[in-house]
Amino acid sequence: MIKLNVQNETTRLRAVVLGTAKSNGPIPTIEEAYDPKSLEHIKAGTYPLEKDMIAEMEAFNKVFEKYNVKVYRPEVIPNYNQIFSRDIAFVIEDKLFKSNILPDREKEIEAIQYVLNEIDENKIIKTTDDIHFEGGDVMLWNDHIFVGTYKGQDYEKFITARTNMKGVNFIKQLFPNKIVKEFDLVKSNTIAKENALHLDCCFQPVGTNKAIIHKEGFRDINDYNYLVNLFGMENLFHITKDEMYQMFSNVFSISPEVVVSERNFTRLNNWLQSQGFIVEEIPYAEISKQEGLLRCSTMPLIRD
Ligand SMILES: NC(=O)NCCC[C@H](N)C(=O)O
Repeated sequence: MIKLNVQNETTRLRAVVLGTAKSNGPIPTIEEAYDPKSLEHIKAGTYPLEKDMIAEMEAFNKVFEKYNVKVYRPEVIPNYNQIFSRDIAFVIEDKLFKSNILPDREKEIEAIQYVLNEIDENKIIKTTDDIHFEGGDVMLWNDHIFVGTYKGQDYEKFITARTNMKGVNFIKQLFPNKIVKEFDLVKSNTIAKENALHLDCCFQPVGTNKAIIHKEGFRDINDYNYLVNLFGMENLFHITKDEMYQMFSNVFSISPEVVVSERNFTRLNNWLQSQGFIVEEIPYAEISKQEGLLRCSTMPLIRD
């Protein structure tokens, strides 16, 4: 049996699901795209090749091997995108939540059924279809649960809005002892630099008291100010629109000291090193063309 335990974003990782790029399927059509960055690359003829993405995920897997992390991979569903395991389910404390994900992605969960079979079924939470959430929007931070959402009346128009207020409230009522803080994020179906697809696309804590943040990713300045007050301005690494687009906030922590990052994120990697972090640099630029990066590709099951 797998004894789930996740309390925050950075405690030493012991077990994780890492997505797969195998049998990713043909290049999607413009109509099939469900994020603006993939759309841009489909139109430009620069959509990433499966072989390059497999190599990038293998480099990520190697880092997990180096740190003795137990890695589960999804079974391969032929011609189906299974890279971003983060969104299909997520663990809060000792419970695994099955996401009510975008319908285009709903088969992905079937491929980790063999992992779910190893978990006490009383610890697996499902809910009704009107309650939306994806793991990229959910972050644990000690006494807090941060949840990305979109509060606009036009929620239904955005294929990029994946977590609704019903989703936030569902989590809230299950964790009365936590501070569940929602963040209203900017959304665009067509312009990737104007789209914070999930909370982890514009914000993420690292270490024990620091975080990476894109101020303009928040629709409400009060939400941004909440994080400034919580972390302290001196502990925040601010990223530009272009850096958000490159997915600088979507690095991944193996421990409070070790961060896996993209090898071209020079400004971020230098800052992390200057703050005392060990930075494991890997290539991940091809996968980033699908508007997801390292955190998006993982679903932690156990952190110490
Ligand atoms: N947590 C994340 O931000 N996941 C990235 C998902 C990217 C994928 N192209 C999607 O639109 O669902």
